[in-house]
Formats: sequence, structure tokens, C-alpha cells
Amino acid sequence: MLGTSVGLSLGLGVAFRRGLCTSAARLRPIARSSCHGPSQPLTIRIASRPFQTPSPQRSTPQLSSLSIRRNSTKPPTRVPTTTTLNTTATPAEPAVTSGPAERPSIISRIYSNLSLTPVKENHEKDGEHGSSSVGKLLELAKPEKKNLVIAVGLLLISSSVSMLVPLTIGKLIDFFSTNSSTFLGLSFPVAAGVLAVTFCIGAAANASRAIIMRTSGQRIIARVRNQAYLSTLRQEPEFADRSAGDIVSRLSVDTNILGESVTSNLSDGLRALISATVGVAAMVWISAKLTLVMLCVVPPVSLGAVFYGRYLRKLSNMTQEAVGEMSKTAEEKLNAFKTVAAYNSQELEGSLFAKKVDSVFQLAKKEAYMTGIFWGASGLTGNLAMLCLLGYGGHLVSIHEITVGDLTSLLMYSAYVGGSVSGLTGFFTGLMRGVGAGSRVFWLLDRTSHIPLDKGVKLPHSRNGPIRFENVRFRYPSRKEVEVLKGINMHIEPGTSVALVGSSGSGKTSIQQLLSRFYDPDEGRVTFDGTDIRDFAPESWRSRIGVVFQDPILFAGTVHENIAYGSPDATREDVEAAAKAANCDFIWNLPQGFDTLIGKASLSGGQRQRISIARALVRNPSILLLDEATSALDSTSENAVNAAIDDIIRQQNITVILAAHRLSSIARAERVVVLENGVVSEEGRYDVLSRREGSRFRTLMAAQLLVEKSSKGIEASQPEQGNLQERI
Ligand SMILES: Nc1ncnc2c1ncn2[C@@H]1O[C@H](COP(=O)(O)OP(=O)(O)OP(=O)(O)O)[C@@H](O)[C@H]1O
Repeated sequence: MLGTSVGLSLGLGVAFRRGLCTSAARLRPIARSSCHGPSQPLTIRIASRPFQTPSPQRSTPQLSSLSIRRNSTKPPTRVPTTTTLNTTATPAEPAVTSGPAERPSIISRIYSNLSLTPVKENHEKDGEHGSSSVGKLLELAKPEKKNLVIAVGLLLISSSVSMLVPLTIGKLIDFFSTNSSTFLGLSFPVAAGVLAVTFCIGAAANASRAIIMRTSGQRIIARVRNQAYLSTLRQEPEFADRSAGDIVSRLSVDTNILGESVTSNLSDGLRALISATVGVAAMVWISAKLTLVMLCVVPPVSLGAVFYGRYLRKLSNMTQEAVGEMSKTAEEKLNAFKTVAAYNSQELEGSLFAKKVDSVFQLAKKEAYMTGIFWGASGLTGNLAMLCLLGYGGHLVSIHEITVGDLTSLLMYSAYVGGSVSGLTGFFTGLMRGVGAGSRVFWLLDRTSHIPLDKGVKLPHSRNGPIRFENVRFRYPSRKEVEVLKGINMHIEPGTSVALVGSSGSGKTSIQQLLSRFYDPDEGRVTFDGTDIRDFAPESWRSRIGVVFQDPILFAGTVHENIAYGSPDATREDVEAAAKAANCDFIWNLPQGFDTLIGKASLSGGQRQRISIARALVRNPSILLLDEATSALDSTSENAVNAAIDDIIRQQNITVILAAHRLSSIARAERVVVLENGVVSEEGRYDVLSRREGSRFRTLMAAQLLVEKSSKGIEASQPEQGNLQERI
């Protein structure tokens, strides 16, 4: 009896616990990914601001500025502040709740859930949810159909066996209390043996079901992850820039929830359904009257527990969000540790963090109170319900309507049914979470890139030709309000070199990004050998381009692998030739040469940059884009990289477009294009422009010279500015 009471209380607590457990499971990932998307180290740069005097009226340059920016992504793009992973947890709300008469019952809630109203998300973004349905979820499980059918069969066996337990215990009690000679129509030893075998079969079926369900679930998760990641990689770069943190959460957490939902959750739901149905049927068979009384008590209490559990889960979600905020604050400041130390902000940061900790504590305290009250109340309700049932059941036993064994079986079945009802609501919640997670994952799977990689004609490998920008206008999709390029017209002959020059933010990188087809222009066109580059398949077009970014990105692996990145067919000879062309002599002095692991070799900025130039060269590109390849380097490294660029420029078969701030880099190009206010304001040969009195280029160069000198602590004088050519 005590066991039954405990069973019922436990049953009531299941829904509540489910909420908390799933919430707790989400806690860690939230803390991990809550901050600024993928954790990118903050770089603190005290940078000389080049070309700070675009305005003709002001010739005094700003000398230097402190810039703190994230590595790799340049723009102030919209970064999700908290990539909360509880996004799929809130079940869909019922559509109408205007008054008591219209308040939906649990059944209608379940139906409204089943109609799969899109699950609300905390950080909902426009159009970032795929359509989802149970059908689509099940479709995912299709390749596992055979395994799942076997698992369902095994589930039926194990559930049937476990439903025999209450009946057997009841019969056992009657057997001993009546001194009967047969048990279940058999002699006791034979009956015991049959039961033992049956229970073994049940246990084996249960174990096999769990194994099959879990492995199938993991296979589904693996399949979805691979597909979703591949789909992500095929998107336009803007997409990943904008939502890297969110994508990672979709790939890790949402795929997990999805896989769980179509396997374990489905299996738990089925088991709960079978247990509830068989339990109620057995109870009716034993005593319809007592069953009726129990059905009046157990389900309402269970449902009360479910709703209460939901409220607690909401509270728990809020706590997790607060924990996410707290972690975000800590992560941000720990990444900027030197800044905090340099500005003696330890106390300030300590109090800011304490505020976050306090909001977590307040929520957790509320949660603790509610949890305590819930556990107390659910235990009491369970016990009171049990008392009622025992009272009425005892009465039925006293009038010989049922036996003591029947009463025991009935009580046990009622606990089973109570647990199963909780299990079923847990199943629906899990299903809803699966649907929500599914919509996020399907969105990733179904999304078509704005610049599909393989759409368009293939470019012959050997082809080179002039590049032309024809009245190109462009705004970044994430910042539509600012027109970055306002009608760029430019012609670049094949095999020549051009330096794009302009103040910071004038659009040098943007031009290179358009050339790489990371974006497409809003108006006008970019042509290559007379063909709009949008007509080429981006994959094929990009294979003709080598890009060297300002921050060289090297991956884990050997030097060879890094140079051959993106050129899987490159031989060791090709890699060595590219390394030579990129002035990477130092590689031959590394302990294992080209087989040295990048992590093991402490490479300087200049060496890393030259490796990334070699990576661009090994694919034998027609066009080489160098985006401020030397701006972050010291003068020794800069000289080494510039020497490499010099060698490349001398090659006749490669068009070099370099965005540059430093005079030493600009001077190497055959032609200079000056960008101002989104248009080309001047262009020509370097020596001509730098000599021409009053040229925009000359003003910019003078300012740059001042900046370079001031960064070295040398005072610049007017005559020196006039003597620009000699200075260079
Ligand atoms: N991904 C982006 N999303 C939105 N705006 C961007 C993005 N990248 C650059 N911008 C904005 O576009 C403008 C031009 O930037 P761009 O990087 O092309 O200039 P730049 O001349 O290369 O500057 P710098 O010399 O500082 O590298 C700037 O105002 C910049 O803030």
C-alpha cells in the first residue's frame, strides 16, 4: 500500500521532473553559446588609423585610435545576444483563451499542439523557422523504419509483461491468504517458473528496445547533423557571419532534441499509451466501481501536476536565461582581461557580475520555494487520494465484492495509469520540442543560398581577362540603410596589379567581396572577360581567385595541409613551388618542414600571412585578392610579405587587386584606384598621382605618412609631406 502511494506520488512528480530535467539539460549549452555566437577571441588593437582625412577641408589626420573588435568578422553585424537553447521548449499556446467558457481543455490543448502551431521561440528571427510537421519528423525516421518496427514490437512485449506485475502480485496475495492449492491455475512452482521466464523475456525485450531506439536515434541525429552542416557550408558567407552561434546551436542541441523526439520520446509515449490503456482495462476488469472512483481522482491530480510542472519549467527557463546572461558577462570580460586590468576595472566588473549573479539567485530562490511546495503538495495529494481509494476499496473488500489481492492490483494499476498519464503529457511536450527543434533544423536543411554554389556556367581553368565594374551600387543585406558603393566604375586589365586606396570604410574590402561573389551588387554589374560574374557558377568562379585576408586563418594540421587547403590535388611539388613564390623560405627550416604541425610551430604574423599567400597561389589563380595583407604586421614581416607580393605582381598571368593602407604596399601596384564616398574619385599610375599637385591620392598619402610616422613617434613636418615621393 505504501508502495502504491509512493508510486502515485512519483507518477504525479514525473511531469514536473521532466520539465526540470530537460531544462537542466539545456543549462550547459546555454552557458556555452549564449554569448556572441561562436566564441571568437576579442582582439584589442591599438591601430594606426590610416587615411583619416578623407575630407578635403580637414587635413589634420587622426593619429591613432584604439579599436576593439572581434576577429574575423568585420562588420557590426547583428549578433544574437543570447543563443538560448530553450527555444523549443515552450509548447504552443492554445489559440483562444478569452474566457472561462472558451478556455481550452487539456484535450484541446493537446489537439492544438498536434495541429502543430509553430512553437514560439525566445529569439525568433524573421523567417528563420522552417515549416514543420509530425509527418516531416516521422519522415526523418523513415530510413530506420525496420528497426523502429522491431523496437515497437519489443515494446509491446515488454509493456505487456510489466503490466502483468500488478495482477500477479494481487493473485499472489490471494493465493497466500486463501491457502489455495493452485496459483494462476498451475501448481505454485510451475507458475513461479512460468512467471520467471516471462519476466526474463520482458527484460530482454525492454533492453533490446532501448538499444535499438537509442542507436536509431543517434543514426538519425548523425544524418541530420551532416546534412545540416553541409547545407550551412553551402550558404552565402553573410549567412554564417550573421548567425554562426545560432547555427551551432541548431546543429548541436536542436538535432539532438529532434533525434530524441522521433525515437526515445516516441517509444516512451507508446509505452505510456499501452500502459494507460492496459492499466485502465485491467482495472475495469477487476472492479468497474472502484475504477470509476480512481479515474475521478487520479487524472485530475495528474493534470494539475502537469500544469504546475509547466509553470515551474518556465521559471526554470528564466533562470537558465539569467545564467546565460551571467556567463556572457563573464566570458566577455575574461576575454578582455587585459583591458579590465589596464583600466583598473576589477571592482566595477565585480559588481556588474554580482548583479547578474543576484538575478540568477532570485529566480533560483523562487524556483526552490515553488519546487518545495510542489513536492510537499503532490506527496500529500497522492497520499490523500490513496486514503480515499483505500477507504472505498476496503469497504468493497468487506462486502466481499473484491478480494484483498484485487484491491492491491487495482491500487498498483492506478499508480501505473497515473504515471502513464504523466508520461503521455511528457510525450506531447517532447513531441512539441521535437517539432520546434525540427523546424529550426529543417529551416537550415531547406534553406537555399542566395548565391547557390553550383548554379551557372563553369569557367575554363586557363581563362583570364579584364575585370570591369560597371556602375556598381551595393548595400550590405544586414545594413540596408547604408549604401557602401554608390556607382563604382573601374577597369582592370588581366595580369596587372591595382591598389585600392581610400579611408577606412571607403569600400575596399567590399569591392573584393563582390569580386569573390560573397555578395552580389544591388545595381550594375561586375564582368570578367565580358561576362557578368553572376553567370558563372560561384564554385567555378572562386576556383579562379586566390584570396588573402588581413587576418591569416590557419587551420589545425600541417603546413602542407594548410597550403593545400582548397586544392586537394596539389602535390608536394606544387605546395613547395607556391611556398617559394610566397617567400616562405622559413618553412624549410622548421623541424619537420612542410609536415610541421601548425600548432607546434610558433609562427610570426608575417610567416602566417605568407603561408596564406602560398595557399592562394597553389591553386594557380587568375586573380589574386590581397586584403590589407600587411596592415597588421611589423616592419620586418611587412618587408617579407611585400617581397612576396612583388614577385607575384611581376608574373604576367595573374591579376592582383590589393586593398592597402600602407604606402609600402600601395607603391608596389602598377595602378592606384582611389575610393571616396562610395565612388572612384581618382585613378592612375602611382608615381603620376603621387606627383600631381592637389591630387586626392596625394592628400591621402600625406595623411597616411603622418599616421605611420606618428605611430613611430616621429613628428612630421610640412616639407616632409611635400617630399612624398622621396620619402617612399
Ligand atoms: N558585412 C557587413 N555588413 C554590414 N556592413 C558592412 C559589412 N562589411 C563592411 N561593412 C560596412 O561597409 C563599409 C565599407 O566597409 P569596407 O570593409 O569595405 O571598407 P574598407 O575600405 O575595406 O575599410 P578598412 O580599410 O577599414 O578595412 C563600412 O561602413 C563598413 O562598416
